[in-house]
Amino acid sequence: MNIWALSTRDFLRLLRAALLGAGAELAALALMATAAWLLLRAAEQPPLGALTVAIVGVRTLALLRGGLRYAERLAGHEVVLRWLGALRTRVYQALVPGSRFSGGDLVTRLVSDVDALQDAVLRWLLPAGVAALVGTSAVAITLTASVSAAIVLGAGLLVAGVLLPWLVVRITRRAAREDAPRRAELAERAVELVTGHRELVAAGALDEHRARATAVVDEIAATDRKASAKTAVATAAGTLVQLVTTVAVALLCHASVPWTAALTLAALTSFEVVLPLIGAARRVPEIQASAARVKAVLETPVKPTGTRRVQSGHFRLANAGVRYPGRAPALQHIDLDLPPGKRVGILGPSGAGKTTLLRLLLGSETPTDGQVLLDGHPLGEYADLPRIISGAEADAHIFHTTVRENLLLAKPDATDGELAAACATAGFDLGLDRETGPDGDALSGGQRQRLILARAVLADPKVLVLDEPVEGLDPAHGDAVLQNVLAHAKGTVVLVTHRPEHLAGFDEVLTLEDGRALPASAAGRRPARP
Ligand SMILES: Nc1ncnc2c1ncn2[C@@H]1O[C@H](COP(=O)(O)OP(=O)(O)OP(=O)(O)O)[C@@H](O)[C@H]1O
Repeated sequence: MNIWALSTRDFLRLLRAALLGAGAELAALALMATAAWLLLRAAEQPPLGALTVAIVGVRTLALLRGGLRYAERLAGHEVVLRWLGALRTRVYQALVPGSRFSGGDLVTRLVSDVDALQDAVLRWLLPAGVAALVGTSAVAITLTASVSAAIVLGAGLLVAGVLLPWLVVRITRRAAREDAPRRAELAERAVELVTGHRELVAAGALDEHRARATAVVDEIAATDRKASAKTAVATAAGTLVQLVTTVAVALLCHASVPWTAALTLAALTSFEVVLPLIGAARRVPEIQASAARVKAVLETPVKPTGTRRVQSGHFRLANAGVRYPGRAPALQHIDLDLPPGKRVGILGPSGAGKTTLLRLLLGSETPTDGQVLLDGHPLGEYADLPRIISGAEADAHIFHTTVRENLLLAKPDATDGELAAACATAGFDLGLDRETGPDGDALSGGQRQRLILARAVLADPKVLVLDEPVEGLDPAHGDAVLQNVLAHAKGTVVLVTHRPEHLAGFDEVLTLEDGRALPASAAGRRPARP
């Protein structure tokens, strides 16, 4: 996939920006040349009429230079911001469905990497195009006075505009390669220092970790300084090339004094467009890495989402199983019929496969054996699965915002009254405006569990799945909360618990062990609920 793809209209806009930029720089070049010619011609004291065109020319060129530069900035930024907006949308759409990237990586790809591509166009592509146009024009004009001066100017511009930037790219790339493992170590240590702060304090290893992180920062800074010094030498070399070339053009031009002065200053000015490419070359390796990462995101196939809508909501597991590579099956030979309204309890020791079974029903796990069907079709065919089945899952996330916003995820148009009712059902008694903190850290474990339960109650899905929903609460309170939630649930319920007494009145109890359903439970339908 080509991330640089531009519509024909945007390509023409970019071309217009490049032409405007080249026009602005040529106006600057002509301004210097005309001013030089004017000064030297005026020194010969000709009649004023002989200077009038040049005087008007200087003023016109000065105005033109400013005006064209402004127009070029406007045109260039318009096309780049339009292209960037479209690219960010494509990256976002590629990132969201599979959530294949997470946390900082996701933000980096969506924000910094896409922004870096903006520099590729504004600091590289456009200036390089403008420099090529201006440089060629300067050489062509010099050619009218002296072939050797034109050759020297062409060579000087190539050294400053191609060779030196290429050297800077190499220097920066080598420094980035040297720094890569250090930057990875720094990122790792930074995460350890932030997320494992308490453990490090407890183990008395905080100072040692901090010192090592500081040492890594110093090593990175030293490599950066070395690369910066080399880049500075390259930049100075560019200025030297400008100087030497300008002097050479002055000496090699065998035209009249005013014309030689004009060409010399034109040569000097033409370098002003080329020299910034040396500094901009430092960003090239970074831009290339960002482009590769964005390309990888756009090229990774996105899991197709289905189009089918759920009708009755009848789930069925037929000989379903899940195997992770190199491990004993997490789940195998599971048959479960889950018509609307049925209540199924799942029991079993830790690691028996209870959560895996729920994940199969939720569609977040794909069966490696057998089938999971909804109204007779595989789950992947449905577009609205989360609307039908949801609940309090083991890995449910609490977002860093308020209680209200966390609840509204389940039902965006819920009134405060509905939110309060859901909280009451789940025994959650904090205010709706209470901040939850990152990952719900500002809540106690029990409060987090009850908030997740309140969210499940509010969603009120056809099939409610509950994964040990009151495990962290004190037993009496937990039992009361669970009873409330179950009394509120109108549809199908699948409850994972370690306590069989939670399953009184359930239609079926499935006991798992080592990923298999125990025979008694497979047959063991309980009496219907009263
Ligand atoms: N992503 C995974 N990769 C590899 N193995 C996994 C993965 N997820 C689960 N397992 C393994 O599958 C088995 C079943 O895990 P599961 O989480 O379903 O157990 P559980 O019955 O819910 O346990 P608990 O009561 O402790 O929550 C375990 O042996 C677990 O280590």
